[in-house]
Amino acid sequence: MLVTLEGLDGSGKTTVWESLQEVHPEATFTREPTDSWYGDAVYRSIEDDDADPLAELFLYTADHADHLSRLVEPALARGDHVVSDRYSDSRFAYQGATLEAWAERTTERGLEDPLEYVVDVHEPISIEPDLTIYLDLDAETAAERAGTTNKFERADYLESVRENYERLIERDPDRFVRIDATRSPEAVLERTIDVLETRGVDR
Ligand SMILES: Nc1ncnc2c1ncn2[C@@H]1O[C@H](COP(=O)(O)OP(=O)(O)O)[C@@H](O)[C@H]1O
Ligand SMILES: Cc1cn([C@H]2C[C@H](O)[C@@H](COP(=O)(O)OP(=O)(O)O)O2)c(=O)[nH]c1=O
Repeated sequence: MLVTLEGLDGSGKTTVWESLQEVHPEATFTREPTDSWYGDAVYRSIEDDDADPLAELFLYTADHADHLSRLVEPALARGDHVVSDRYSDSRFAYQGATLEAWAERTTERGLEDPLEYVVDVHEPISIEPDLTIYLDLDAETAAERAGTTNKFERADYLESVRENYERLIERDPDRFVRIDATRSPEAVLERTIDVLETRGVDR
């Protein structure tokens, strides 16, 4: 089973992901961006305020393709549960938002719905998660917690990312489980463990 953790920067994904490793030592834990050289290229792009949004989408997608073949597919083939801190929905929500502004500047190129475009790029090549835990947090609190250290962590940008996550939840309500990320880290972890148990990932 493939489980993904999603939410804004600062929503507490990594905190939950780290604690879950003690609860589920048998599972395979992974994340995007990955620690491969593709992931390194992604982090270079994150630090570059002038990075081309389209180039950035395909850097993230290259990292995802490598992640799938190198780690996710083999782990699922072994019968492991895989828990990923961020996955394709991050691209749909974040690059969907970044490409909105790009599409407004370049109307002659005809990118009408960036989120749908990014979904379409993934559909024939990726593996859809069985379950996605969405840590729901308002953009202001997310930006405060994240410390606004890079271009993705500004509250106004995170607000549009949050709207995109809402669109994704609306189109796929059975896959997503929303958890209130304003609660304490212990409460968020307990709720996540309960949801995993309900979906067949037992302790
Ligand atoms: N439930 C929570 N309530 C308050 N602060 C939290 C909570 N979960 C995480 N934090 C804090 O918020 C910051 C970002 O958490 P982190 O797990 O790195 O988020 P993310 O991986 O989603 O960016 C860290 O300083 C962390 O200690
Ligand atoms: C995986 C992924 C991350 N991102 C962004 C979200 C983060 O701002 C940044 C780095 O991700 P990450 O290291 O997970 O940051 P955090 O732990 O603060 O959530 O990359 C995308 O824009 N698209 C993607 O596909």
